[in-house]
Amino acid sequence: MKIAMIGTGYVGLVTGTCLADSGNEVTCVDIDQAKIERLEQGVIPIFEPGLSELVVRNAQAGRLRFTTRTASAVASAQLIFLAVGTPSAEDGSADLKYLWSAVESIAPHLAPDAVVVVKSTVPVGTNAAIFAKLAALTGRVCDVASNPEFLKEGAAINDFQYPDRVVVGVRSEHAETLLQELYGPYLRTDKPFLSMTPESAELTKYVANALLSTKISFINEMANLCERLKGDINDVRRGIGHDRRIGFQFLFPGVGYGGSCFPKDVRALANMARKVNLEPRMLLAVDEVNNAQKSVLIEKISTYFGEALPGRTIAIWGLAFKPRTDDIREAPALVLIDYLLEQGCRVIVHDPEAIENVKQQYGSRLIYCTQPMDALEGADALAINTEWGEFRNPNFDEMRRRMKQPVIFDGRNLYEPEQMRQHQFVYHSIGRIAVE
Ligand SMILES: NC(=O)c1ccc[n+]([C@@H]2O[C@H](COP(=O)([O-])OP(=O)(O)OC[C@H]3O[C@@H](n4cnc5c(N)ncnc54)[C@H](O)[C@@H]3O)[C@@H](O)[C@H]2O)c1
Ligand SMILES: O=c1ccn([C@@H]2O[C@H](COP(=O)(O)OP(=O)(O)O[C@H]3O[C@H](CO)[C@@H](O)[C@H](O)[C@H]3O)[C@@H](O)[C@H]2O)c(=O)[nH]1
Repeated sequence: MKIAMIGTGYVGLVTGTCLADSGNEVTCVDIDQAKIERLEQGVIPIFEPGLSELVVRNAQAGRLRFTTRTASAVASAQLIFLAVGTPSAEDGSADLKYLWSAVESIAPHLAPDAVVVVKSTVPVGTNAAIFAKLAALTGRVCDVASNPEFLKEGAAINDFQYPDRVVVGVRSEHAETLLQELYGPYLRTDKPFLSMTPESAELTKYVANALLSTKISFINEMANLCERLKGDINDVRRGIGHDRRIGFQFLFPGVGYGGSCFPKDVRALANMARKVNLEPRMLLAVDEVNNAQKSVLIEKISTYFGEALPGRTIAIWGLAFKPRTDDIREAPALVLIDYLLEQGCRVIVHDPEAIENVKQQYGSRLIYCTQPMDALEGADALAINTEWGEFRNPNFDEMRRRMKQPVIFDGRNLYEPEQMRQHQFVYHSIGRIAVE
């Protein structure tokens, strides 16, 4: 099939590349000229495991192209995906300015039987509004379908190629047939293709993210409770997870959820509820618990150092909002960095992939290290924000040698308290008794 992907970010690039890899002819469009030029040279603008090889292979095979020219890409396409960003506006609602500008740019070039597929996460009613807008702009009926995306950064290719389900919101048989054909190669086992109204599809995306966020805020609150009642959240987590009604997924406590999806989607769903006079009590609590959890290491560090915090050297391992990505959107590490800088600390940071993005935001206010051990040189404490694999089994003797004081604040529970006692570290983690 001939496909135009409007928006070549995390979702557009992964989706476009994977669809090219299953034999389609895909043109990825973006308004960011520099991004397109780099992609044309085989330089991938984001870190996503496995993506680079897949882009190069499909580009070389001639199935994957990159352009800033919307007209030619859209005119020859049967399916036009909209994968532009839908960030949070001031009031928490989804800001649709990129989406509307994309809709306007494709309208004059749509082929008569083309289907516009909304991949971006959009509030309920947006598909219907796009349908109306395209009718007004073109003077005819244009097919519009919702097809929310459920991939996770850091595991995006696998998630796209082996989805748990594909959800589409359609009003025509033509759109349903095309999308079923497109996703056929990914649904060869027992995974369902779920067809519903656009409104239900739009809601499905928000409800999925809201429930996953709820699990995280719930376990974080329970972790804080464990800490005060002298329990261990890891034992409790295992104790509940073996109950198959509960399970283990998305119940890891930490420094709160970040990224470009959970925070904004919980807020956007709450905003949708308020617009129809429903007080979103659960959603507001989930967001509030998460905002507080992002300060959990701040509380521990400020309690430990007290008035002696200003002027201390604090090392940070992990800046990305999760491992296996360079994405720092709404990353909990940034909240900690802002606090430490405000307190007059010297902050040394390390992340395997996100340093460049952090540098763009903080410049010379931080010290950047490409090696985790180098970041510990002379540090009064280490704070861990992201559970990168390489942090799991470090050389504790070398860590102690490099640090001024052997103190760790672990926001991802990477180590066992007993192990840290043996290595003679002061060790504070989430929802477990501290080693002092
Ligand atoms: N990031 C994820 O893991 C993820 C997963 C599922 C769904 N989503 C949703 O997918 C959408 C895209 O998210 P993202 O993280 O890929 O965003 P992103 O910011 O990484 O990428 C968006 C891209 O769209 C481009 N763009 C903006 N306006 C354009 C226009 N008029 N024409 C062409 N290109 C344009 C931007 O330059 C940018 O490159 C959002 O609605 C998001 O909620 C994201
Ligand atoms: O047990 C857990 C699981 C995750 N997180 C945090 O939650 C955030 C989000 O993680 P994850 O869901 O793995 O990454 P995303 O790429 O944000 O993916 C989410 O958001 C996407 C965008 O909507 C959806 O497509 C995915 O299905 C959904 O998982 C990160 O900060 C994680 O550290 C925890 O704190 N504890």
